[in-house]
Amino acid sequence: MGEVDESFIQAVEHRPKLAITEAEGIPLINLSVFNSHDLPSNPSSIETLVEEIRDACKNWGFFQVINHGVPLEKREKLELASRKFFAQSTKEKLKVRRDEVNPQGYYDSEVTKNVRDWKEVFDMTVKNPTVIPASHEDGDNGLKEVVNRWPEYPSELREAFEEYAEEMEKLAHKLLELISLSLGLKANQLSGFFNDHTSFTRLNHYPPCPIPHLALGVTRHKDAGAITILAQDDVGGLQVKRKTDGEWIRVKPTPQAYIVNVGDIIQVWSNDRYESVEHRVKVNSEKERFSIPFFFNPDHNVMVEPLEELITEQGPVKYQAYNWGKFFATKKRSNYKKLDVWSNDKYKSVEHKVMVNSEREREACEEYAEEMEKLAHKLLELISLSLGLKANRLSGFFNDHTSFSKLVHYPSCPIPHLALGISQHKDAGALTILAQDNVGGLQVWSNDRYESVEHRVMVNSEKERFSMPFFVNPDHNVMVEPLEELITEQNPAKYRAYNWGEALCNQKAKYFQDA
Ligand SMILES: O=C(O)CCC(=O)C(=O)O
Ligand SMILES: [Fe+2]
Repeated sequence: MGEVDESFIQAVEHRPKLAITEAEGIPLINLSVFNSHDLPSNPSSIETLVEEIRDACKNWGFFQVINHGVPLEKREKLELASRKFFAQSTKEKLKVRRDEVNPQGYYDSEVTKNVRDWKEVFDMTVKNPTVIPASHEDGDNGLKEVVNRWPEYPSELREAFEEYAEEMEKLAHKLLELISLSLGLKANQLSGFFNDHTSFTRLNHYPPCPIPHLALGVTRHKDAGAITILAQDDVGGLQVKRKTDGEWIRVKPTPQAYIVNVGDIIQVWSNDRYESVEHRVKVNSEKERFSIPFFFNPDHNVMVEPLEELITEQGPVKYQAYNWGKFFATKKRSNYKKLDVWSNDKYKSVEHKVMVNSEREREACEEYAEEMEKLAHKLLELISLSLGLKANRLSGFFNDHTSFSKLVHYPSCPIPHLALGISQHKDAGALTILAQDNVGGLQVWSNDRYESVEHRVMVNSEKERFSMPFFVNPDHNVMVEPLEELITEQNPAKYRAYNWGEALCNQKAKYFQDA
């Protein structure tokens, strides 16, 4: 993870600011009342607590809890085991790596929103085994059991995790009761969804990062489950998007506290009374950071939908029901495959070459190409003149030209904000005539007077698009180099000569490899 790979670089608008707003922060809630045994005798203090939970869920979607009842030793035992595990060599860690069949275990290449996270993780389900759908496909009702992988070292990891998970389960149920009450429901109204729950715990390790201004430990995201309970160390880095103004707010580490946030499932159950809030993790160049989120997720067969009691005339149903297990299986799978989905498939499906076979179509192509050739020669003459050269100075390069036309189809794309029809690039040839012409390899001949400019194609979620670029390319044996007339003392040759035919072959070869 030491070297900086381009896949880690965040888009400009998502890069973390170095100075971040230090606001009053997310609410800190004391759970001591709820943990005392004489609960029924103290109804008013419970009411105050429920009120605090309601305000925190509404206004922030995040809060911290203290006096939560989780013994510190149990947390420290797991934190220590986590440090020991991650301190091993990559080779050791990869022995317990996750794979497509079993998503539990180690991995260091998670991708959130198409950018790699600067972290490595180790996942363990609370129920061992955990039952989930065998496949993400709708018709398939098969189930499978997911089991945890345990590393050889540290040998105490398993026990530390199991003890910790038991505590997390208790705390999660308490929080679920408080959230139910805060929504005006019975305390145990939601508990039934968690009999065979699919919760898991993750050990996160964020190594020091040489480019903390360009990358993130975890890209902005929302948690998909019901509730997340996070233990963070004293380094800090978690940032929460403030609902009032969209500003990223740092969650200051509070010793021994847990950070709690409501996930997408609570948002749906509550029919938008509570929202799952975006958060992300900033990394830093000096210190490594460790955190342990516990993701409290319902049974695989739960249909997630707004709760009847929370549907009113003013607030009608906002979500369609979905099966949690299927959703979970899809998410796990797409997480595992994300790099493929966004890169290979994107190019494969987006740039179709259309085969032209019927006679009429062939004729249409030839007639069009003839017109393009005429136009290309006119444009070359104009460009020559504009460079102060004779009109026909470049024509000789195009006697046996290698120009070609392409029919491109961009199907409508469900993720136009993530994918591109064509990634940014420059055209290698001399000229490209699309709807408008643009200057390609002329940059070399003109010795940089004209520059070949980067461009890209956006796609759109509703409409497909077709285009027909005509690439004006010289003969295969032309040596491309700055024209003598354009080399001066102030402006010496900027490029070495290269053989166009070879360049074209390399480009094509690269193209076919990519596809
Ligand atoms: O490490 C953290 O502070 C948060 C991690 C997180 O948000 C996640 O894993 O979903
Ligand atoms: Fe998260």
